[in-house]
Order: sequence, then C-alpha cells, then structure tokens
Amino acid sequence: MSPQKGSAIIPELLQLTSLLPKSLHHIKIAVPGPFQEPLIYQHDQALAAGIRCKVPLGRRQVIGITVDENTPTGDIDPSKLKAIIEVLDQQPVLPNSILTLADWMSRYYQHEFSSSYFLALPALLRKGEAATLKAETWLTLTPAGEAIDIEQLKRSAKQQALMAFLQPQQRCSMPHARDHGFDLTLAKTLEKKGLLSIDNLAHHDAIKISAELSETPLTLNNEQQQALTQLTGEGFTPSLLEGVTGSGKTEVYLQAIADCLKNNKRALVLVPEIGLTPQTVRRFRQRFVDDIVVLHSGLSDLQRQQNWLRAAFGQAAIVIGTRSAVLTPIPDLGLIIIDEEHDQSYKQQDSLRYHARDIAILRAKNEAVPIVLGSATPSLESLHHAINGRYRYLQLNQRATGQALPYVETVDMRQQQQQHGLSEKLLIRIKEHLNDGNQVLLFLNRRGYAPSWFCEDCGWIADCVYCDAHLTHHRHNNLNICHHCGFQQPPIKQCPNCHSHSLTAMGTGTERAEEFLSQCLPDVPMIRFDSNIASTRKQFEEQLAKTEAEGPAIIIGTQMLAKGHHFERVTLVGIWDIDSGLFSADLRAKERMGQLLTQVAGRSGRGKRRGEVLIQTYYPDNPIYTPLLQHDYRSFAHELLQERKRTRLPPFGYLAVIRADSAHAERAESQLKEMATYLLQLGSVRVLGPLPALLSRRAGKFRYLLIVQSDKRSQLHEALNPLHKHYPREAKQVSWHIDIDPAELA
Ligand SMILES: Nc1ncnc2c1ncn2[C@@H]1O[C@H](COP(=O)(O)OP(=O)(O)OP(=O)(O)O)[C@@H](O)[C@H]1O
Ligand SMILES: [Zn+2]
Repeated sequence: MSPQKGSAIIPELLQLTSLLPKSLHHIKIAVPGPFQEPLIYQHDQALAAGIRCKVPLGRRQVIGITVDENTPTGDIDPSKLKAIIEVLDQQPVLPNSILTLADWMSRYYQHEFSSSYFLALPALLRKGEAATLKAETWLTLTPAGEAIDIEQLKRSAKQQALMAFLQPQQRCSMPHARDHGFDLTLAKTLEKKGLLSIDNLAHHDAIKISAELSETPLTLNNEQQQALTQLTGEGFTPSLLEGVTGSGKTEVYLQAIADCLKNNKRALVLVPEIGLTPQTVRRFRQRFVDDIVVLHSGLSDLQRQQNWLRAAFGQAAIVIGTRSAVLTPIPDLGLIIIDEEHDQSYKQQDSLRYHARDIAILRAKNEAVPIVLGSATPSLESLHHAINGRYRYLQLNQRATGQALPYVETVDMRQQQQQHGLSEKLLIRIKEHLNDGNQVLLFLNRRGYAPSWFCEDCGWIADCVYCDAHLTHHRHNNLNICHHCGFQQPPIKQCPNCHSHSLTAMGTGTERAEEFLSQCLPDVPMIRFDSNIASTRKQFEEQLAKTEAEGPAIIIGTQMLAKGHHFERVTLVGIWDIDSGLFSADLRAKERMGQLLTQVAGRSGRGKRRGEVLIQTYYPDNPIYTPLLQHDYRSFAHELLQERKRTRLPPFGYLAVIRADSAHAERAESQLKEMATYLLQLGSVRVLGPLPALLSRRAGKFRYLLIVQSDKRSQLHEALNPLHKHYPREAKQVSWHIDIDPAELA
C-alpha cells in the first residue's frame, strides 16, 4: 500500500470523527421569535439551563437562553441542527426557580415561548452585556473593626453610629451607607483608625443579612399582632390581609419582613407601578439596616441591570419592585408581599399578558415560602380563595391610629345647582374644610380639559381619525388629543356637519376642574395629579412633596390618587363623578368602581381629624352603592361574587379572550369566526363572539373579540393550545393574540 493513498484517507477520517454525534450535545434554547417551543442547537459541551448564547436564526444572529433538559420540544432532524456561535455566561444568569416560572408562564399564557425568559432579564442582559457589577466603593471592617467594642467610640456619636451600622453586616457599599446618612469623610476617619478599609472594586458575592433595625417598630394593635402571627408559617402559606384604609398594613409587612430577615432569609415586596415612590422606599430604608434594592420602570437600563444583579447575587436583603420584579432571582427567599394586590398594574396588558400576583403565588409555592396579599379592597379572586380557605383570611377592621373611618354622604346631582359638574353642596363643603385649615382631595377620573369637543348647534363631536373614540380637549397646549393612540390636532373651528362656528369644550376633565376652582378660590393652591402633569416618577414625587409642604390646598386628580398614599392633612374627599362604572360593559367595571371609591374615600381623615367623603351621583339609590357608603366593601364584594357565580365568570369559571386586529374589519371578524367554529366543535368550551372590542378601533385597526369560557382551567387550555398551529399569529393582514384570565375586554 502506498503511503500516498493512506494520507489521502486520514483527512477524510478526521472529518468523519468530527461529525460523530457522540461528542455533540443537543441544547434547547429559548430564542426570540414566534416559536411556541425552544429551538435545538448543537454544541460541543453540555450547558446548564439559564445560560445566554449567541445563535444563528435565519440570516441573523440572536441571543437565546438555554432551558431545562426536560422542556419538551417538537420533532427535530439532528442533521439540520445549527451550532451555537458563542456561549455568553460561565454561570447561569437565571436560577432554576426563575426558569421554572418562565417555563410555566410560556405555556400558561400561550405567548411566544421565549418571552417570559426575556421578561425575567433586564434589558442590557437581553442584549448580551456581561452579567457583572460595576466597581463600587465598599467599606469593609478590618479584624480590629470587627473586634472593637463600639463603646470605645462614644466620644464621636457619628463614628459610633457608622460602626454600629457596619458591624452586623461586615461590609457595605458606599451608596448604602449614604442612604443611612453616613458620608465618605466619616468613613475615611475610621479607615485612618484602622477599623475599616475603603476599596473600589466589584464584589459579586452575597452580603451577610444583619436583620438589625435602624428604628424602633411601632407597637402593633391586637388585630395587627394577630395578623402578623398568622401570616408567617412554615413553607407555602398564602394569606389575604384585608385591612381597611389606614389600618396599618405596611407596619405588618415591615414586621413580617423583620422576622424573615432574622431567619436569614430575604424578602420580595411588590407594589403597584405608581405606588413605588421614594416615600415608600424611604419608609423601608428607615426601618432596616440591611440593603434594599429597588426595581421599577423609571430606572435607566444600567441602573436596572445593576440593581437586578445585586438582588441576584444576594447583596440586598429586601427587593422592592413593580410587576416584572416578580421574576427577580433572590437567593434564600423567605417571604413575598404584594401590596394593593387588587391593583390593575399587576396585569400586563400587552405582549405577554401575565398577572404578577398569580406568578407570585406560584413562586411562593415553588419556593415554599409564605406570601401575603394585602389590600383594603381585595380582588374578587383573592377574596374567593380566602373565603373558601385556600388562603388564610386575615382582617384589620380598625384604622391603626384609632381614628374612625370618614363619614360618607352622597350628593344627589339631580337636585343640585352645578357648574362644570361641581355641585353647590360640594363647593360649600370644600370652602368649609379649607377655612378650617385642612386639605381637600377631589377625584375626577378624566384627564385633560374636557372629554369632548362639541358643536352646540348640531351635537357633532370630534372623533379620533384612527380610533373609535372622542378626542379629549387640552387647553394648555390647545390641542384635541386621542387618549388611545396619541393622535392630536388643533380644535376644529367650524363644524364639518352643519358648518356652525359654535364649537366648544363639553364636560369636565382635571385641567378644567383646576381652572374653574382657581377662579372660585383664587388664593388656594391647587395640586394636580394626572398623567399629563405627573407622568414621571419625579413629577409625581414633586406633587406629593407639595401636598406635604402646603397648608390648606386642593388636591385634584385621577385614579393615580387611589394608590395607597397617605395624605396627612386631607379631611374632605370629594368624588366628582363615579357613575360611569355602573354602565361600562367591562367585565370588572363594577369591581373597579367599588375599589376606586373605597380607596379614594380612604384618603380622608388619616391624620388627627375625622374625615368626610362626598360622592356626587345621579343614582344615589342604586343598591350597588349602599354597602360602599357604609365602608362595607366586604358585602359589596360578596354581592359581586354571587353575580359572578350565577354567570360562571372568574373566579367561578375560567376565561380567555382572543382578540384579532386588522385594518379590515371583516378580516378580523372572519378569522375569529373560523376559530369559533373550531372551538365550538370541541364541545369543551363556551364561545361568545366574534364581537367588537369595547374600543372597537384603535390606531387604525379594527378590534374583534372572542370570549372563551370553561368551568375547568385545563379544558380551556387544551382547547386553546392548538390554535397557534392552525392559525399563524400574523397572516392575511390579521394579527391575533390570546389573553388568559383577561382583566378587561378592551
Ligand atoms: N400600631 C400602630 N400604632 C400607631 N400607628 C400606627 C400603627 N400601625 C400603623 N400606624 C400608622 O397608621 C397610619 C396608616 O398606616 P398605613 O399607611 O400602613 O396603612 P395602610 O393599611 O397601608 O393604609 P392604605 O391601605 O390606606 O394604604 C400610618 O401613619 C402609620 O404610621
Ligand atoms: Zn386615536
């Protein structure tokens, strides 16, 4: 055999060996795109779940996340597998606890498979940035610092305080020290004494939980004490803490967290989007020595990434965040709290339409920890679970300060002189309360100057060109604006219908209410809260600060005011209009109305003086208001639960909405008709529709709904599951999505 021949064979052999499958691993990766399952790639090593990889997808390269081995995938042909281009992480960025939730969410909400995985990551990590913390100034105790008896420092109170702060933690970052009033100069003095060292570096390990308090907790009243005792338990213990407005739920949370930290575990606190103001955070920071990390949409991408990583590395004992913070990795989690659990902002209303409360419950169950859902006005779902014993039902019926709940009275608008929808009676009462040196809060759930621009001669109303909605008139910039799509135009001067020039703003929004009240009461400061004036966190905070700084003043705003804020000086709450909740066809309109009314009324009389609430209504005798006027949200909710039971609506049945959007109404409708036929022949679900959405056209697209109902959750899911296989999400100029457990029919 000639050597030449042999050498020709060897490269071929080599090539063959490199193709041998035994050295290759099949890796399941959640990849962005319209996939209902992870895709499979090959790689020369096994990879743990939760690792980011760069992979080819069509002609592009994208970042995906490895998922659990057990995650099912469709059939694959191994010869078609593409290789991972680059592995971005040495260690998983998402721990198993979060991967399990993400996997469940993908299936349950029937959205693109990868979306829950990406939702769990901060934006910069989604884009492939390194999962590392930036260098930071750290204060670390030296052995001498650890050993010193701080009594020896008593000549300098500040030095002693910093050492007392640092000793239980051993190490802390400079920003954390600053939050507690310690500055770098002070730290340098102690460094010179050899008690601590100051370094600039990036720490990636956990920090010891000190469980020390930096203020003395309030003494709990009996109800609070009982609630606290019952809500902590071994393993998964869900509780509903139903406490009237001002009953001191926050104090119960704070003390429950203190217990959690003592057990060397960390706590997760979820609050509604607008509830997470610096005031809230301050209240927590005042109480605890341990570091607290905050996660909300107002942070820059970098801040969010850094805070998220600090939480994930165990550098914070408490994580406070809004909706998506429910997916933050937290080592040794010991407690979850959801404040204002009824709040709508916990449900995401686009793309992955998840409910953070439901995910939190699942997380608590998986991680075997107690979870507390707190509210003065619990959602019907949570109430139902508390009544039937699935959750512990803890009640606080008294205000913590001992102050009685406010007097509530209706104003019969049919018998009142009124201007801009403000009754004579309410105006008189406003003046009385201001004269007594108090503040008044007026609730009007319509921002802008007037809800419509209207022809006095023929009744024509200016509509949005792209939506099935009236334009709202805004005076400060003289524009008519669509609150659904943002379309705007200067107010039309001549009626396109009858050519009259008598066009005017009709109705009252917050802007007009403020203008009118300023005319009636020129010397009284007006503090407005609506998304025009307080849309950013900073603006909102500025308005809140004004309420604290001012004496007699009028606070006027939309439902932004209903989110658990404590206005010490408000003694009168006036509800400008509430009736719209009675007539809305939306699923939860009545429930929301009751919650809003109770929450807004609950802002009255939280200080030293008993409060008063005046509700303007054209339907004072409507029985739905009766329990609410007596602070009896519980009876109100029981009544609604009975109604839901009769109609087999949640929590007594399960619901999904399929919505199709298209520039051509008939296409959206016919797509849903096809789906309805398919679903009906299954025989396991009830189907209503297609019908136009409550907002039947938005931004140029017609919106149709199919309401799918079932008495069994599993049947609903089984019925819906195959839809995406039969009907592409976007085709023939129709796009559609499923909303499981919908919050509204919009
Ligand atoms: N045990 C207590 N003793 C005295 N004051 C208390 C006690 N607990 C709470 N408070 C005070 O009562 C007030 C209301 O408490 P908090 O804001 O926690 O109520 P809440 O139940 O969260 O109300 P809301 O649902 O209306 O937001 C606060 O000023 C708080 O400091
Ligand atoms: Zn519009």
